[in-house]
Amino acid sequence: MALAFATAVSFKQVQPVSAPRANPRVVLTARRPQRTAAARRVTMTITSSAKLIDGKAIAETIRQELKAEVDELKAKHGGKTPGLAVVLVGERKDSQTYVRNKKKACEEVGIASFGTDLPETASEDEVLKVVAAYNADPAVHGILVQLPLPKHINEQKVLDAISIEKDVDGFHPLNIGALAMRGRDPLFVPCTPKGCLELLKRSGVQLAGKKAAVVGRSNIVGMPAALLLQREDATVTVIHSRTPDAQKICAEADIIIAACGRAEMVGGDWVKPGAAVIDVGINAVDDPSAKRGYRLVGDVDFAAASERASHITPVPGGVGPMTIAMLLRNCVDGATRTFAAQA
Ligand SMILES: Nc1nc2c(c(=O)[nH]1)N[C@@H](CN(C=O)c1ccc(C(=O)N[C@@H](CCC(=O)O)C(=O)O)cc1)CN2
Repeated sequence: MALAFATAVSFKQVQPVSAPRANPRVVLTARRPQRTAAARRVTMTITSSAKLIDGKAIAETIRQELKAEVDELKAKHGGKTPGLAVVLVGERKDSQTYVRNKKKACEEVGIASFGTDLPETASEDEVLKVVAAYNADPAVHGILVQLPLPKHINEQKVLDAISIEKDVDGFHPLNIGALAMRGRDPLFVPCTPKGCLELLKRSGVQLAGKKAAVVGRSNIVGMPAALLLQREDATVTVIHSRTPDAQKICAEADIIIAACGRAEMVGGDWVKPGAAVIDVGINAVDDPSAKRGYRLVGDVDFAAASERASHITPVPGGVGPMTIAMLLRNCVDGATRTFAAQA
């Protein structure tokens, strides 16, 4: 239960899913103000039963699995190597970091990486030409255009131009369309929602027959996450900015995927006791005490939600690292299909 007032510093134990249960991680929660004399007399320790889903550790395990798979693939196909091409347009620092991390991760698992960096002023035609060249390049099995693109470029037009056989982001309308259909399988599933489902499955969370709430309906996360949960036989409600009673709907869900892009919008009282909570948000909030002057928080109030959840992802170190691990997974899957067709 969430406590209105807790005196002194409280500790809660959050057990990492990927680490032995005997060694719980102790997390120090923030000191809350004492508002009344009565509150001061109440000394309680908040003990959480939530297991921490350690996305960083799970992503690391997946990279090791992929490295072994890539080695095997190369041995089987005469040294042929999976290849990923990443297109970056503009100078956004966060995008540059993500692209750098994607190339580093490729290197770690043995995927060849290719890249084209274009200036902020690049035209839509220039970007389309780069995509066309990678579509035609047999050494490339996956193409990713880092988003967001500068405003003058039609993002959907660029994503539509990627060959569906190389669409490792899974954003092409044909891949999304197949994801939405019963009896059809997309060639690729978008990486972040795929990572959310992988975290739930690897943490032993049951999906079939459960109620799920997805907060947010973006093309990149919310919408495909809802489709994926539905494919696993969960009953899914998508909550968006015009949804009445969002909190009530969420509080009835066994699984919550929060991807609304609003810092800590999903409060503790949005979480049904025992629910699994996956937090996709990455929001920077000012924090003069932090080295960078800010800290990252998710779309979920982690401290409050972890008092009620059965499983919860942290930010950072939850879904984020899985986005890149699933990109590598998709790239290896694409290359495997191509090599098999060529054999
Ligand atoms: N073409 C695409 N563009 C974008 C995607 C995508 O999947 N495809 N997703 C995001 C950005 N993204 C990958 O591209 C990404 C975001 C965050 C992380 C991550 O590991 N985050 C860390 C925190 C990082 C920090 O300290 O700032 C974490 O959550 O632990 C990886 C990849 C938008 N664009």
